[in-house]
Amino acid sequence: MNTQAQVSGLTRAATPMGTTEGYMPGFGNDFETEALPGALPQGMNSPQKCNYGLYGEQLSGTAFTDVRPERTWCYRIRPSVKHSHRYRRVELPYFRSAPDIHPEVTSLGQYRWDPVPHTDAPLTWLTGMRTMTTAGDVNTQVGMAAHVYLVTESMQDAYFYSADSEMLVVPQEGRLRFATELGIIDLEPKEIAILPRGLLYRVELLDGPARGFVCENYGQKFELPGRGPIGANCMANPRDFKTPVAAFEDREVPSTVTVKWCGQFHETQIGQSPLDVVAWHGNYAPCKYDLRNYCPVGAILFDHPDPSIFTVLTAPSGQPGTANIDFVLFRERWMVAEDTFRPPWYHKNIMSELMGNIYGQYDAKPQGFVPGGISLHNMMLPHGPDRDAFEKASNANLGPDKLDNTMSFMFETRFPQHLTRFAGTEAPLQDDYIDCWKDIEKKFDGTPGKK
Ligand SMILES: O=C(O)Cc1cc(O)ccc1O
Ligand SMILES: [Fe+2]
Repeated sequence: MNTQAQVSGLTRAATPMGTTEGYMPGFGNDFETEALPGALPQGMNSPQKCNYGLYGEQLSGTAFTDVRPERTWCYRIRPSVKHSHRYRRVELPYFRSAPDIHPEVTSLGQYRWDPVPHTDAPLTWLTGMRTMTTAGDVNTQVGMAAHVYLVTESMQDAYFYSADSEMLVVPQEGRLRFATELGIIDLEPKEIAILPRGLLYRVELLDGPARGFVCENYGQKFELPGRGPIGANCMANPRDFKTPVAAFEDREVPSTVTVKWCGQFHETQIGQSPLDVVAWHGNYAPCKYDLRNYCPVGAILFDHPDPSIFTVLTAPSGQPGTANIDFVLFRERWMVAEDTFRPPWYHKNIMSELMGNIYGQYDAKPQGFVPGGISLHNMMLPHGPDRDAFEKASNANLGPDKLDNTMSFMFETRFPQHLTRFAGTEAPLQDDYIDCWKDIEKKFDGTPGKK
């Protein structure tokens, strides 16, 4: 039997038998967890008095009237409304929200960046957030932002939550700990985390410097995609998502809470750690997922399917079949299709595709799209394999071939993505990116036959 443990100063609940230490399996399950025995009321949510003198507090992630409500009941040492200062506006100039459109920056184009470099500057999760693109409008809760984070130090007695968004975190380098109100998530490359809107946390650096990508989802939450004809198995399986068990600390120290709200940042002071939720139950909670568990399904005879077969998570928009965001994973897999041009085809897409490389080489761009790097192929702008990838793939002797040591992803949104000023003028933009297509040859000479 796993027992209660101390992690980063927090007392963590014992983990249910047979599950990964510190986490409970399942996607969107109704979980219950307590770090002290009997802290969770049974059979009701609001007893006249809670055990241990805890306060009950509900965190609602959906409207009260939603047909499938997502909410969590927290039993905490103090209600989170207790704070001693009015909210005060603070500036985080690199952490942007949509709409963020600048006349001196042109978003129309095919773009690629080298990894945003680490510097000597001490950076936390908040000060190290570098927004690359924004789409939609944070005020109407549609669209998204894509960020790169650079973290060199832990948040000290400092906490954050985003009222604007759910955050999908995709590490590329280093290890982070998200000490959240609902428990602790440790995260490293090849894993992702989902931090729901309104959930408060501090981010600690476990192994640094850390760099990664964030998709900030202003809209409806990420869910597992409808599987259609693929059926019940493969892709991302619900049991592989891990939600932390309850963990709390009872620490009375002056602390800062920063809130992202309608694209603005506001701070308030409190006299204690807000990570004081001793027990909770509900279906609105953070989770993590190991991308190595993603089971890709693909072409097993001929042709190249749409990349939607690699969807890990999808955040719906109001229009069925058209996502606010799809999170798509291009990982190790066998390529077996016969008489087929196997890499992505040349194409234009109504959706806007921001890609990041976690490690290895991406088949359509063996050079130039490096780990930590980003590319953007915006709404209806043509793109596809570079010249060398085309030549190689169209002349290869085809047999079963393993695409090994490769992991890239795509944040794909129905909205155009606008470059921030940072992305357009400060980040390491590759000015010569479009040259990767310039030597594509004309092969047509009017005579039939494969060329
Ligand atoms: O552009 C890209 O590299 C992403 C992508 C991959 C693929 O296999 C099919 C379509 C697509 O947009
Ligand atoms: Fe594409």
